[in-house]
Amino acid sequence: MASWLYLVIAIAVLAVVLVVALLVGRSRQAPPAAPQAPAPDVVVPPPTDADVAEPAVEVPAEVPVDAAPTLEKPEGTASRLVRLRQRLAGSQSGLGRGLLALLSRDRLDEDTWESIEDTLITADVGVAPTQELVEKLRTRLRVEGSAEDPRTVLREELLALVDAGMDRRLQVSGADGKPGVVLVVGVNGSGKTTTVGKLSRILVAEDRSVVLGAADTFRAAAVEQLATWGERVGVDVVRGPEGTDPASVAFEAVKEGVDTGADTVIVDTAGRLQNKAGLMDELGKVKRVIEKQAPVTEVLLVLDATTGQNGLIQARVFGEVADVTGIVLTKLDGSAKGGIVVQVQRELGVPVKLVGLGEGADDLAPFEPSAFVDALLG
Ligand SMILES: Nc1nc2c(ncn2[C@@H]2O[C@H](COP(=O)(O)OP(=O)(O)OP(=O)(O)O)[C@@H](O)[C@H]2O)c(=O)[nH]1
Repeated sequence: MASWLYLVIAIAVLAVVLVVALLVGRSRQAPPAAPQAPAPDVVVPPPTDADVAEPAVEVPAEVPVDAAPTLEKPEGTASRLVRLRQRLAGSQSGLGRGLLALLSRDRLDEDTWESIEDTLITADVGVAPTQELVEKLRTRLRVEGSAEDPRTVLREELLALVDAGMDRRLQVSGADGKPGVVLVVGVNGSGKTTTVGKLSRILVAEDRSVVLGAADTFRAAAVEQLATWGERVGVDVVRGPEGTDPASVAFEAVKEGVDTGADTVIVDTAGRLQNKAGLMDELGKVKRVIEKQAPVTEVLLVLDATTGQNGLIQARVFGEVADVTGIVLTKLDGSAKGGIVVQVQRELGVPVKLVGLGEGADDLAPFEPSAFVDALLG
């Protein structure tokens, strides 16, 4: 009897275990799978009716036909000259007025002549040119009650000092169907890149086609700066990655100028004045490489007029390593020391061809000796 009882209990336990096991197994199974779409290649929500009517990726209803940026129109030469002559007079007239006040004294004694010398030297005219000028003024105005008008005499002598006879035309045209090539050199910070940009605007205003070469590859910002100048007036800027060999950028720029039949290629260079030999190597290489494509027609040295004697030392070094054919004096608006024009021309034996008179895009003007002297005299 007991054994029957044990058997019945055992069967009952087994049945309970089986039922429990069945229930647990079911609950562990995944819930019934929802019908799945095949995995999409790109994760985008499946289209709905609304999506069909209005696409998920927004497409502009109308693509503008002319998406090109609006180009600036650089200021023409005539209005630029009028505006900048006034600015020159504003910054430089102190020198002439000071000299005229001294020369108009009743008696031109030694003290007065000394003051005249001091005034000229303070304005960076340089010692030798100052002595020459004073000598000439003394001769012409020595006679008491001289019939000559001090203003007329001073104007003539200043004009002679600035050397009105020098050829100041920019050589921006090439020969045999090739572009003119302008190489722009000078120490960093002198206003080189700005001058390249401003010069391109002068040429664009004269309807010339221009290519710029951003060969100042040591300073990424200089390349960017030039690219912006180019974009503003629709001028192509040839550039390479930071640290590229400047000569290769210069080569490519001139090549593009030749291939596209441009009128002028302007090449910005790096102005590292680490030592004379290094600079000579760098600029020499740039020039040699360019001349495989087309001759360099102009080498412009950019000098900051506010740097005085320091600027002159730089000018001397660049004059020795590059065949400078013209000088650009920048920042004349920020200096009353316009006499530097005289000194730097003497130092290098080449004319000042352009002057920078402000930070505005069109604040660069051809240097005109008579306008300059008139500005000095106020
Ligand atoms: N007031 C005034 N500022 C100028 C003139 N020319 C250039 N500058 C300013 O001088 C600063 C230096 O000019 P950059 O053109 O960058 O000088 P840079 O020689 O190319 O120097 P890197 O690009 O470092 O080689 C800028 O702030 C210019 O706006 C000028 O004629 N007058």
